[in-house]
Amino acid sequence: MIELKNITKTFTGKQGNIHALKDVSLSVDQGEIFGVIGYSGAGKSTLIRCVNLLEKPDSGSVKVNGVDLTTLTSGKLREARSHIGMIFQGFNLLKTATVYDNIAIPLKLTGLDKKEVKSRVNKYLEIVGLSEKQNAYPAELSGGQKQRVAIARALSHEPEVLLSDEATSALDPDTTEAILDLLLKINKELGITILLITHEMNVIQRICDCVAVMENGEIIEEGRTKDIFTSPQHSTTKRFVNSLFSHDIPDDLLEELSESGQVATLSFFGESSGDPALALVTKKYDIFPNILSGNITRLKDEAFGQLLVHFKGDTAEIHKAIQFLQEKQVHVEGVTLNERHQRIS
Ligand SMILES: Nc1ncnc2c1ncn2[C@@H]1O[C@H](COP(=O)(O)OP(=O)(O)OP(=O)(O)O)[C@@H](O)[C@H]1O
Repeated sequence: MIELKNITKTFTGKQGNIHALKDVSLSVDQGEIFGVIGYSGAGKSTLIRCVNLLEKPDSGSVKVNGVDLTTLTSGKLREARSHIGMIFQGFNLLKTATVYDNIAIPLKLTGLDKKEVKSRVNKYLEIVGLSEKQNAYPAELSGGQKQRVAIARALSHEPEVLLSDEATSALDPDTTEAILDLLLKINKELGITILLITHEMNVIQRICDCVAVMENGEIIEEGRTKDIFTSPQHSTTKRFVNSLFSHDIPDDLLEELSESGQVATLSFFGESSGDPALALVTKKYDIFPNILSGNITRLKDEAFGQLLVHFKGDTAEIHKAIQFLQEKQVHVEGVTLNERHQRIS
């Protein structure tokens, strides 16, 4: 649905050239929610703004639904953009217009008749749960309500793609949850493909099917969210994952436990796959697993659990037990002093 190929973008400032995007390629399938995460200055905003050509890349192609936007005349580009909605951290509402008019005015500008405008405003205000606020002004709304208006405005153009530029970054945690639920509903019920940028890993965890991690204008890692969470490779990706699930164990304790066995992080999906596998291990092998810490959460709509376990026993037995767990679809990462998250294979 969205295909960026070899995108580069350089800004020239007082300090010299800033290479905001260096040969970035990205592919988002129809119906997916795809998240791009990175720290400040990584190039996320520049990237998402390239998708609807708010920012024109220096080179590379930007295909949305098979059409390369970089080759279009301004008239055709305007038409193509109408299929791409966008929401922003700062909502971008007209302060002097009511909620109704914030949605209606851009619709009227596209040439829709009054009746159709009214029907769309009502439809999308209902979808975002804000019908009763249609006569309010933005100043009378909470941040979450303002973002709902912005979402209704974007949806009213009936786009195939919704771009979200840090849409929840200015919101408190509860409001963030509610807006993320709304994005999930829009994706599921209206079939809209969503590309979002964020610096918050919980946004990726809650709603994204796929994730790309950006640093210094490049994508340093990407994949299915569950694979990135279970086996992050790059140190920056590990920092993002650890910002949600940290099983920190002091170095001296890790050293002490490593003398009598192996410390490992076990990751598993599904409500109960981890526990029975671990129970079976104690029956089958001559080892003693001791759970040091654990948590369970959801990755989108799937349960995701992690346990930090000390396997006490003979090295060969531990190795066999770990192989057994891996056969049971439990992902195992060894935790050692040298490389605290080295994969055991
Ligand atoms: N219009 C511009 N002129 C000059 N430099 C720019 C411009 N826009 C972005 N940059 C620079 O490009 C780099 C990437 O910026 P970008 O805003 O894309 O990053 P980001 O990951 O979205 O960061 P943040 O989360 O802080 O918004 C930064 O070094 C930024 O200063």
